[in-house]
Amino acid sequence: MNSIVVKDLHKTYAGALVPSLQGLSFAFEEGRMVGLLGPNGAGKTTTISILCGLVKAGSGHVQIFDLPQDAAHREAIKRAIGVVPQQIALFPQLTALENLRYFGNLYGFKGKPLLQKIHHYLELFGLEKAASKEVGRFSGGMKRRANIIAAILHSPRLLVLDEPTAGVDVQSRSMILQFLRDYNRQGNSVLYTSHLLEEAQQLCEDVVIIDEGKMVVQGSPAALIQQHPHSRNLEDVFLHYTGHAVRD
Ligand SMILES: Nc1ncnc2c1ncn2[C@@H]1O[C@H](COP(=O)(O)OP(=O)(O)OP(=O)(O)O)[C@@H](O)[C@H]1O
Repeated sequence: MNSIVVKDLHKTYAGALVPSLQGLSFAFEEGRMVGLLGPNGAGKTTTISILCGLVKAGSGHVQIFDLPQDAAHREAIKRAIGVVPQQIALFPQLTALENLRYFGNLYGFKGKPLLQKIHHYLELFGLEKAASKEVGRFSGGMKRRANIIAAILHSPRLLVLDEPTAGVDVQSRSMILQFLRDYNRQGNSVLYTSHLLEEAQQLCEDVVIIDEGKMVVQGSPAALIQQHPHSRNLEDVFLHYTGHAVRD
């Protein structure tokens, strides 16, 4: 079975006094919908960035499906992953269509097939009418939805999203979650971070809770709740493992 593996990752950013990751390990099988959860500063974004090749680990390794981590497979790994960063990664002065054409071109798609794909997703995400509008004039929810389209035009087998539903309106959130469910049902793997534990409990087959750069616990929300008789939900489980102290 193909897996996504994060093994003994260590990372200390240049100039930082404390490590961001301290031997973080977890793994999940292809086709799973997984939530990467943790308090502020736990290392979620750092982990995702290393997994996607955007940040270099100090030590440890990641494995994406059966693809060897070498220069010969760099392109294949890049094509296997779609990344939706926390910050909107679109050009505000370009229209949605221009932005998406640009991102499609980066993956070698062009012409009519690319346009068809873009229009399919614009419609799916309720953005068809805004195709010719500058992204800088989009609402927050519209930007989030367009940001996701930019990451899926090349049909990645693994979709990684950093807080895709943070601060979005209810309708956008519902649309994004429905898309993630459908994309996962098509056999794709989804790894997403969130601070919204109720959402993660409903969406994810598996959650990985990390804290201070280490894995704390992994399992299905239902199993984790059952293991802790005093926990009514995933939030209780989360607080059990990460404590009640506020993180800044
Ligand atoms: N570029 C950087 N340079 C120095 N330190 C960094 C950098 N990026 C992150 N850190 C530090 O690494 C630790 C982990 O940060 P990271 O963003 O990975 O956590 P997170 O779990 O995603 O947090 P949040 O939930 O707040 O987004 C934090 O202490 C953060 O301050």
